[in-house]
Amino acid sequence: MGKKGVLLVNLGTPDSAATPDVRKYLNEFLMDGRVIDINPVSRALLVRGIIVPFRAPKSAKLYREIWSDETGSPLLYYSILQQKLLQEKLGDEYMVELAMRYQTPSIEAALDRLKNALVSEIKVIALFPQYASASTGSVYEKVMRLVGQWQTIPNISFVNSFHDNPLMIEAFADNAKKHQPENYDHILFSFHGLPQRQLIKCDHTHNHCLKTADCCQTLTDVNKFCYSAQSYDTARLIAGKMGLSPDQYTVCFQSRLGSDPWVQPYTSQVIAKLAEEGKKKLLVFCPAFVADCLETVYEVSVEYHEEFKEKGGEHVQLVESLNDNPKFIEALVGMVKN
Ligand SMILES: C=CC1=C(C)c2cc3[nH]c(cc4nc(cc5[nH]c(cc1n2)c(C)c5CCC(=O)O)C(CCC(=O)O)=C4C)c(C)c3C=C
Ligand SMILES: [Fe+2]
Ligand SMILES: [Fe+2]
Repeated sequence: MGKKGVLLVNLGTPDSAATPDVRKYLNEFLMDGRVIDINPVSRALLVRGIIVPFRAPKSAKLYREIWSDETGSPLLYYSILQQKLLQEKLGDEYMVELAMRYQTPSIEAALDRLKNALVSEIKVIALFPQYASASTGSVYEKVMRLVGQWQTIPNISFVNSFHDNPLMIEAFADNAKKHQPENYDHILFSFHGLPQRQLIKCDHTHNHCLKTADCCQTLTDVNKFCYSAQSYDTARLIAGKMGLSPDQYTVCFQSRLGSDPWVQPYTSQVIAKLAEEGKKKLLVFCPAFVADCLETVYEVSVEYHEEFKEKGGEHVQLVESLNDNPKFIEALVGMVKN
């Protein structure tokens, strides 16, 4: 029997923080029909004609703020570390590859390495705890498209989501401990945002998501794939692990793009309201990410921190992402072996 293959896939990051590389990355990312889910002609006009030309130089400036001379993009650096640690834990029986949905290392090259090693099966784990068509869905569509062209299609399986994985929940709660959460006025669980339209499209009953003010805050059998409901569930579980009561924390959604409505409440609005209420210190989890990236290191630690201070607050503290947390690596081991 050959080795068993594991493919970890995260979102992707530019090859460098130079504007042409950021432009290339944004073009590939935003031309994905699951990300900007409108008709292809309008998408091309919007993305190539408006969003990318304006956004690329601005985003490149932000990427330069988080880019390290030694290790480059945090997202890629921590993803490689996770791959190495998982390989060490799983041992020789497994071959663990890492890919990014956009840019490099590519899914195609990683799958080819697994194919050439004659692995007996492949387990694919998209590194997004909560399911969204724009993230997990896009990764699995790409993998299926590529493997679908092989002459011999191996046993292959996917992890749809792991929003409630007990070891992951513990890992997030552990990461908060060193910040002494009891010293903060309020805790935020700030998830990556999603257009409301995409939540509704994932509702196969056509009769649930966003029908009432709070229908996407509770996870049930009917909405078990709802990104918002899974996000609230993750937050509730971490809060439970930390012994927080519901009035001590708020779930919110960051990183909006464009003018369509996204899942609410928006993190900036929540931060402004908390400052108005006189809150001074906020501790912020970003449990949609398993590795630090632009959206945590810059958007939360710099942008939201500044916004909060402008409104009268004092400090926004990010709870660092799971990165090389051993409990998270154990969580991955469990997903591979189950
Ligand atoms: C948590 C999973 C993610 C979902 C769901 C998601 C949806 C989504 N994102 C955009 C637009 C952008 N996202 C950007 C960065 C970014 N997004 C994720 C994850 C999810 N995105 C990560 C991990 C990152 C960081 C990448 C890094 O290099 O560190 C960006 C690029 C940065 C910027 O210009 O602001 C954009 C653009 C949309 C439109 C969307 C759903 C429709
Ligand atoms: Fe994103
Ligand atoms: Fe929902």
